[in-house]
Amino acid sequence: MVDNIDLKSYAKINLTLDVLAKRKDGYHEVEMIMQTIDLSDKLSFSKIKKGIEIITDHPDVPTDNSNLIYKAAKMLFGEFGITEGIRVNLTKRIPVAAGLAGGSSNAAATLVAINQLWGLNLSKEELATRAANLGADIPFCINGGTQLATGIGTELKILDQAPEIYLVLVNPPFEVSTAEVYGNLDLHKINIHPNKDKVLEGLKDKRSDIIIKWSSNLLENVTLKRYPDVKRLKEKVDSLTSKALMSGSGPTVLGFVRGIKEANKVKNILEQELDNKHHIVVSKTNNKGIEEI
Ligand SMILES: C[C@@](CO)(OP(=O)(O)O)[C@H](O)COP(=O)(O)OP(=O)(O)OC[C@H]1O[C@@H](n2ccc(N)nc2=O)[C@H](O)[C@@H]1O
Ligand SMILES: Nc1ncnc2c1ncn2[C@@H]1O[C@H](COP(=O)(O)OP(=O)(O)O)[C@@H](O)[C@H]1O
Repeated sequence: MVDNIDLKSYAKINLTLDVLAKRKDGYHEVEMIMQTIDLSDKLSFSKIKKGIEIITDHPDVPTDNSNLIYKAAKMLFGEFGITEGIRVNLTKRIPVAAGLAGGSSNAAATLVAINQLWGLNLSKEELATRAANLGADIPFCINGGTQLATGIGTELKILDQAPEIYLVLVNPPFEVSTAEVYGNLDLHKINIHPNKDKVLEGLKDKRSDIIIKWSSNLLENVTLKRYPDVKRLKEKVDSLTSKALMSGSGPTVLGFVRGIKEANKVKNILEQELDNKHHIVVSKTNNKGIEEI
Protein backbone atom coordinates (compact mmCIF):
# COMPACT_ATOMS: atom_id res chain seq x y z
CA MET A 1 0.00 0.00 0.00
CA VAL A 2 1.28 3.51 -0.83
CA ASP A 3 2.06 6.13 1.84
CA ASN A 4 1.41 9.26 -0.26
CA ILE A 5 -1.26 10.51 -2.58
CA ASP A 6 -1.80 13.84 -4.40
CA LEU A 7 -5.33 14.91 -5.25
CA LYS A 8 -7.11 17.83 -6.92
CA SER A 9 -10.38 19.14 -5.47
CA TYR A 10 -12.58 21.30 -7.70
CA ALA A 11 -14.71 24.36 -6.94
CA LYS A 12 -18.44 24.37 -7.69
CA ILE A 13 -21.01 26.89 -8.81
CA ASN A 14 -24.80 26.64 -8.51
CA LEU A 15 -26.50 26.87 -11.92
CA THR A 16 -29.76 27.07 -9.98
CA LEU A 17 -30.26 27.47 -6.24
CA ASP A 18 -33.78 27.30 -4.84
CA VAL A 19 -34.86 27.16 -1.20
CA LEU A 20 -38.20 25.44 -0.59
CA ALA A 21 -38.69 25.47 3.18
CA LYS A 22 -37.06 26.02 6.53
CA ARG A 23 -36.70 22.89 8.66
CA LYS A 24 -37.16 22.64 12.41
CA ASP A 25 -33.41 22.08 12.92
CA GLY A 26 -32.61 25.44 11.27
CA TYR A 27 -31.39 23.92 7.98
CA HIS A 28 -33.26 24.57 4.74
CA GLU A 29 -34.73 22.28 2.10
CA VAL A 30 -33.01 23.20 -1.14
CA GLU A 31 -33.13 22.27 -4.80
CA MET A 32 -29.90 23.08 -6.62
CA ILE A 33 -28.26 22.21 -9.92
CA MET A 34 -24.61 22.06 -8.95
CA GLN A 35 -21.67 22.17 -11.32
CA THR A 36 -17.93 21.71 -10.89
CA ILE A 37 -15.62 24.17 -12.63
CA ASP A 38 -11.97 24.09 -13.64
CA LEU A 39 -10.58 25.79 -10.56
CA SER A 40 -8.95 23.48 -8.07
CA ASP A 41 -6.91 23.14 -4.90
CA LYS A 42 -4.04 20.67 -4.69
CA LEU A 43 -3.76 18.41 -1.66
CA SER A 44 -0.74 16.20 -0.90
CA PHE A 45 -1.49 13.56 1.72
CA SER A 46 1.15 11.48 3.51
CA LYS A 47 0.98 8.99 6.34
CA ILE A 48 2.81 10.02 9.50
CA LYS A 49 3.21 8.28 12.86
CA LYS A 50 0.40 10.15 14.61
CA GLY A 51 -1.76 13.29 14.60
CA ILE A 52 -3.47 15.35 11.90
CA GLU A 53 -1.13 18.04 10.52
CA ILE A 54 -2.32 20.66 8.05
CA ILE A 55 0.07 22.93 6.16
CA THR A 56 -1.22 25.58 3.76
CA ASP A 57 0.02 28.52 1.72
CA HIS A 58 -3.21 30.49 2.37
CA PRO A 59 -3.23 32.84 5.39
CA ASP A 60 -7.05 32.73 5.87
CA VAL A 61 -7.34 28.95 6.08
CA PRO A 62 -7.24 27.59 9.65
CA THR A 63 -4.82 24.71 10.28
CA ASP A 64 -6.40 23.58 13.56
CA ASN A 65 -9.36 21.31 14.28
CA SER A 66 -11.77 23.80 12.67
CA ASN A 67 -10.40 22.93 9.23
CA LEU A 68 -12.79 20.65 7.34
CA ILE A 69 -9.79 18.53 6.35
CA TYR A 70 -9.11 17.90 10.05
CA LYS A 71 -12.78 17.06 10.71
CA ALA A 72 -12.90 14.61 7.79
CA ALA A 73 -9.70 12.84 8.91
CA LYS A 74 -10.80 12.67 12.54
CA MET A 75 -14.15 11.15 11.57
CA LEU A 76 -12.67 8.31 9.49
CA PHE A 77 -9.78 7.68 11.93
CA GLY A 78 -12.33 7.33 14.75
CA GLU A 79 -14.70 5.06 12.86
CA PHE A 80 -11.98 2.72 11.59
CA GLY A 81 -9.73 2.78 14.68
CA ILE A 82 -6.78 4.21 12.73
CA THR A 83 -4.02 5.11 15.21
CA GLU A 84 -1.46 6.43 12.68
CA GLY A 85 -1.59 10.05 11.51
CA ILE A 86 -1.76 12.13 8.35
CA ARG A 87 -0.03 15.24 7.02
CA VAL A 88 -1.90 17.33 4.47
CA ASN A 89 -0.22 20.00 2.39
CA LEU A 90 -2.92 22.25 0.89
CA THR A 91 -2.15 24.53 -2.05
CA LYS A 92 -5.13 26.86 -2.09
CA ARG A 93 -6.35 28.37 -5.37
CA ILE A 94 -10.11 28.39 -4.66
CA PRO A 95 -11.03 31.65 -2.88
CA VAL A 96 -12.03 31.08 0.77
CA ALA A 97 -15.60 31.53 2.09
CA ALA A 98 -16.58 32.53 -1.42
CA GLY A 99 -19.61 30.34 -2.19
CA LEU A 100 -17.39 28.04 -4.24
CA ALA A 101 -17.24 25.10 -1.78
CA GLY A 102 -13.45 25.18 -1.48
CA GLY A 103 -13.39 23.81 2.06
CA SER A 104 -16.05 21.24 1.20
CA SER A 105 -14.07 19.96 -1.77
CA ASN A 106 -10.94 19.71 0.43
CA ALA A 107 -12.93 17.62 2.92
CA ALA A 108 -14.19 15.37 0.11
CA ALA A 109 -10.58 14.89 -1.07
CA THR A 110 -9.52 13.96 2.47
CA LEU A 111 -12.16 11.21 2.65
CA VAL A 112 -11.03 9.85 -0.74
CA ALA A 113 -7.34 9.98 0.30
CA ILE A 114 -7.81 8.18 3.63
CA ASN A 115 -10.01 5.56 1.97
CA GLN A 116 -7.19 4.87 -0.46
CA LEU A 117 -4.16 5.19 1.88
CA TRP A 118 -5.63 2.87 4.52
CA GLY A 119 -7.43 0.53 2.09
CA LEU A 120 -10.85 1.06 3.66
CA ASN A 121 -12.60 -0.08 0.46
CA LEU A 122 -15.51 2.33 0.92
CA SER A 123 -17.55 3.00 -2.22
CA LYS A 124 -18.17 6.58 -3.38
CA GLU A 125 -21.73 6.27 -2.04
CA GLU A 126 -20.41 5.16 1.36
CA LEU A 127 -18.00 8.10 1.41
CA ALA A 128 -20.83 10.48 0.46
CA THR A 129 -23.00 9.23 3.35
CA ARG A 130 -20.19 9.99 5.79
CA ALA A 131 -19.45 13.34 4.06
CA ALA A 132 -23.00 14.52 4.78
CA ASN A 133 -22.22 14.52 8.51
CA LEU A 134 -19.55 17.20 7.94
CA GLY A 135 -21.26 19.66 5.61
CA ALA A 136 -24.09 19.91 3.10
CA ASP A 137 -21.90 20.56 0.04
CA ILE A 138 -19.32 17.81 0.66
CA PRO A 139 -21.13 14.75 -0.82
CA PHE A 140 -21.52 16.59 -4.16
CA CYS A 141 -17.78 17.26 -4.35
CA ILE A 142 -16.90 13.54 -4.38
CA ASN A 143 -18.31 12.90 -7.89
CA GLY A 144 -18.60 16.52 -9.06
CA GLY A 145 -19.81 17.17 -12.60
CA THR A 146 -23.46 18.21 -12.96
CA GLN A 147 -25.82 17.02 -10.22
CA LEU A 148 -29.23 17.84 -8.77
CA ALA A 149 -28.99 18.30 -5.01
CA THR A 150 -32.12 18.11 -2.81
CA GLY A 151 -32.90 17.67 0.89
CA ILE A 152 -30.37 19.91 2.62
CA GLY A 153 -28.15 19.47 -0.45
CA THR A 154 -26.90 15.97 0.29
CA GLU A 155 -29.40 13.93 -1.76
CA LEU A 156 -27.85 13.75 -5.18
CA LYS A 157 -28.78 12.73 -8.69
CA ILE A 158 -26.24 12.78 -11.50
CA LEU A 159 -27.57 14.84 -14.43
CA ASP A 160 -26.73 15.16 -18.11
CA GLN A 161 -23.23 16.58 -18.32
CA ALA A 162 -23.22 20.33 -18.96
CA PRO A 163 -21.71 21.56 -22.23
CA GLU A 164 -18.46 23.50 -21.93
CA ILE A 165 -19.39 26.99 -20.69
CA TYR A 166 -16.74 29.64 -20.03
CA LEU A 167 -17.12 32.03 -17.14
CA VAL A 168 -15.28 34.78 -15.35
CA LEU A 169 -15.34 34.54 -11.56
CA VAL A 170 -14.96 37.67 -9.47
CA ASN A 171 -14.36 37.20 -5.76
CA PRO A 172 -14.51 40.46 -3.78
CA PRO A 173 -12.15 40.98 -0.83
CA PHE A 174 -14.51 40.00 1.98
CA GLU A 175 -16.14 36.80 3.22
CA VAL A 176 -19.83 35.97 3.50
CA SER A 177 -21.04 33.45 6.07
CA THR A 178 -23.38 30.80 4.66
CA ALA A 179 -25.18 30.49 8.02
CA GLU A 180 -25.80 34.26 8.08
CA VAL A 181 -27.30 34.22 4.58
CA TYR A 182 -29.66 31.30 5.24
CA GLY A 183 -30.48 32.81 8.63
CA ASN A 184 -31.66 36.06 7.02
CA LEU A 185 -33.79 34.45 4.34
CA ASP A 186 -37.51 35.17 4.72
CA LEU A 187 -39.26 32.78 2.34
CA HIS A 188 -42.63 34.52 2.84
CA LYS A 189 -41.23 37.58 1.09
CA ILE A 190 -40.08 35.70 -2.00
CA ASN A 191 -42.44 34.95 -4.85
CA ILE A 192 -40.08 34.26 -7.75
CA HIS A 193 -38.24 30.94 -7.63
CA PRO A 194 -35.70 29.56 -10.12
CA ASN A 195 -37.13 27.38 -12.90
CA LYS A 196 -34.85 24.36 -12.67
CA ASP A 197 -36.84 22.39 -15.28
CA LYS A 198 -35.76 24.84 -17.99
CA VAL A 199 -32.11 24.36 -17.01
CA LEU A 200 -32.63 20.57 -17.01
CA GLU A 201 -33.97 20.87 -20.59
CA GLY A 202 -30.93 22.95 -21.52
CA LEU A 203 -28.64 20.30 -20.05
CA LYS A 204 -30.42 17.50 -21.91
CA ASP A 205 -30.14 19.37 -25.23
CA LYS A 206 -26.60 20.66 -24.47
CA ARG A 207 -27.88 24.21 -25.03
CA SER A 208 -25.62 26.57 -23.09
CA ASP A 209 -27.82 29.55 -24.11
CA ILE A 210 -30.86 27.94 -22.39
CA ILE A 211 -28.83 26.97 -19.31
CA ILE A 212 -27.50 30.52 -18.96
CA LYS A 213 -30.88 32.14 -19.61
CA TRP A 214 -32.59 30.18 -16.81
CA SER A 215 -29.74 30.04 -14.32
CA SER A 216 -30.83 31.67 -11.07
CA ASN A 217 -29.93 31.89 -7.40
CA LEU A 218 -32.57 32.61 -4.75
CA LEU A 219 -29.96 33.52 -2.13
CA GLU A 220 -29.17 36.69 -4.12
CA ASN A 221 -32.31 38.06 -2.42
CA VAL A 222 -30.39 38.04 0.87
CA THR A 223 -26.76 38.62 -0.05
CA LEU A 224 -27.31 41.48 -2.54
CA LYS A 225 -29.43 43.32 0.02
CA ARG A 226 -27.03 42.87 2.90
CA TYR A 227 -23.91 43.53 0.83
CA PRO A 228 -24.53 46.43 -1.64
CA ASP A 229 -20.96 45.90 -2.93
CA VAL A 230 -22.00 42.48 -4.22
CA LYS A 231 -25.07 44.03 -5.90
CA ARG A 232 -22.88 46.63 -7.63
CA LEU A 233 -20.38 43.96 -8.63
CA LYS A 234 -23.17 41.81 -10.11
CA GLU A 235 -24.44 44.81 -12.14
CA LYS A 236 -20.93 45.50 -13.45
CA VAL A 237 -20.29 41.86 -14.42
CA ASP A 238 -23.75 41.67 -15.99
CA SER A 239 -22.98 44.67 -18.21
CA LEU A 240 -19.83 42.99 -19.57
CA THR A 241 -21.01 39.37 -20.04
CA SER A 242 -24.00 37.32 -21.30
CA LYS A 243 -25.30 37.15 -17.73
CA ALA A 244 -24.07 37.48 -14.17
CA LEU A 245 -24.99 35.17 -11.31
CA MET A 246 -23.93 34.84 -7.70
CA SER A 247 -22.43 31.51 -6.66
CA GLY A 248 -23.93 29.80 -3.60
CA SER A 249 -24.35 32.16 -0.65
CA GLY A 250 -21.80 34.52 -2.22
CA PRO A 251 -19.96 36.80 -2.40
CA THR A 252 -18.41 35.45 -5.64
CA VAL A 253 -20.14 36.70 -8.78
CA LEU A 254 -19.64 34.93 -12.08
CA GLY A 255 -20.28 36.11 -15.60
CA PHE A 256 -21.07 33.66 -18.37
CA VAL A 257 -19.18 34.34 -21.61
CA ARG A 258 -19.06 32.82 -25.10
CA GLY A 259 -15.49 31.50 -25.06
CA ILE A 260 -11.93 31.89 -23.84
CA LYS A 261 -11.26 35.04 -25.91
CA GLU A 262 -14.22 36.91 -24.47
CA ALA A 263 -13.36 35.58 -20.99
CA ASN A 264 -9.85 37.03 -21.13
CA LYS A 265 -11.16 40.32 -22.52
CA VAL A 266 -13.69 40.66 -19.68
CA LYS A 267 -11.01 39.68 -17.13
CA ASN A 268 -8.74 42.46 -18.44
CA ILE A 269 -11.48 45.08 -18.23
CA LEU A 270 -12.42 44.03 -14.70
CA GLU A 271 -8.77 44.10 -13.62
CA GLN A 272 -8.59 47.71 -14.76
CA GLU A 273 -11.91 48.77 -13.23
CA LEU A 274 -11.80 46.95 -9.87
CA ASP A 275 -9.17 47.33 -7.17
CA ASN A 276 -6.51 44.64 -7.08
CA LYS A 277 -7.94 43.01 -3.96
CA HIS A 278 -10.58 41.40 -6.17
CA HIS A 279 -9.65 37.90 -7.25
CA ILE A 280 -10.57 37.45 -10.95
CA VAL A 281 -10.33 34.01 -12.57
CA VAL A 282 -11.26 32.64 -15.98
CA SER A 283 -12.79 29.19 -15.70
CA LYS A 284 -15.14 26.73 -17.40
CA THR A 285 -17.53 23.94 -16.50
CA ASN A 286 -16.01 20.47 -16.20
CA ASN A 287 -17.14 16.97 -15.31
CA LYS A 288 -14.62 16.13 -12.63
CA GLY A 289 -14.86 14.88 -9.06
CA ILE A 290 -11.92 14.34 -6.74
CA GLU A 291 -9.05 13.46 -9.05
CA GLU A 292 -5.63 11.89 -8.56
CA ILE A 293 -2.74 13.93 -9.93
C1 LIG B 1 -25.17 27.79 -0.08
C2 LIG B 1 -24.47 26.55 -0.53
C3 LIG B 1 -24.94 26.21 -1.96
O1 LIG B 1 -24.20 25.21 -2.56
O2 LIG B 1 -23.08 26.66 -0.62
P1 LIG B 1 -21.93 27.74 -0.21
O3 LIG B 1 -22.37 29.11 -0.54
O4 LIG B 1 -21.67 27.57 1.27
O5 LIG B 1 -20.73 27.35 -1.03
C4 LIG B 1 -24.82 25.34 0.38
O6 LIG B 1 -26.23 25.16 0.49
C5 LIG B 1 -24.22 25.44 1.77
O7 LIG B 1 -23.50 24.28 2.00
P2 LIG B 1 -22.35 24.21 3.16
O8 LIG B 1 -21.54 25.44 3.15
O9 LIG B 1 -21.67 22.89 2.99
O10 LIG B 1 -23.26 24.21 4.44
P3 LIG B 1 -22.99 23.63 5.91
O11 LIG B 1 -21.56 23.84 6.27
O12 LIG B 1 -23.58 22.26 6.03
O13 LIG B 1 -23.92 24.62 6.76
C6 LIG B 1 -23.54 25.93 7.12
C7 LIG B 1 -24.80 26.63 7.62
O14 LIG B 1 -25.65 27.00 6.54
C8 LIG B 1 -27.02 26.79 6.83
N1 LIG B 1 -27.62 25.83 5.88
C9 LIG B 1 -26.83 25.05 5.09
C10 LIG B 1 -27.39 24.18 4.17
C11 LIG B 1 -28.81 24.12 4.08
N2 LIG B 1 -29.41 23.30 3.22
N3 LIG B 1 -29.58 24.90 4.86
C12 LIG B 1 -29.01 25.77 5.76
O15 LIG B 1 -29.72 26.47 6.46
C13 LIG B 1 -27.07 26.30 8.27
O16 LIG B 1 -27.27 27.43 9.08
C14 LIG B 1 -25.68 25.76 8.52
O17 LIG B 1 -25.31 25.86 9.86
N1 LIG C 1 -9.97 23.38 4.01
C1 LIG C 1 -10.55 24.59 4.11
N2 LIG C 1 -10.44 25.46 3.11
C2 LIG C 1 -11.06 26.66 3.18
N3 LIG C 1 -11.77 27.10 4.22
C3 LIG C 1 -11.92 26.26 5.26
C4 LIG C 1 -11.32 24.97 5.24
N4 LIG C 1 -11.65 24.36 6.38
C5 LIG C 1 -12.42 25.21 7.09
N5 LIG C 1 -12.57 26.37 6.43
C6 LIG C 1 -13.39 27.50 6.91
O1 LIG C 1 -14.67 27.32 6.30
C7 LIG C 1 -15.28 28.55 5.93
C8 LIG C 1 -15.99 28.38 4.57
O2 LIG C 1 -15.04 28.18 3.58
P1 LIG C 1 -15.27 27.65 2.09
O3 LIG C 1 -15.57 26.22 2.07
O4 LIG C 1 -14.07 28.08 1.32
O5 LIG C 1 -16.49 28.51 1.59
P2 LIG C 1 -17.99 28.30 1.13
O6 LIG C 1 -18.69 27.49 2.22
O7 LIG C 1 -18.52 29.69 1.01
O8 LIG C 1 -18.03 27.63 -0.17
C9 LIG C 1 -14.15 29.58 5.94
O9 LIG C 1 -14.53 30.62 6.78
C10 LIG C 1 -12.90 28.87 6.45
O10 LIG C 1 -12.33 29.53 7.55
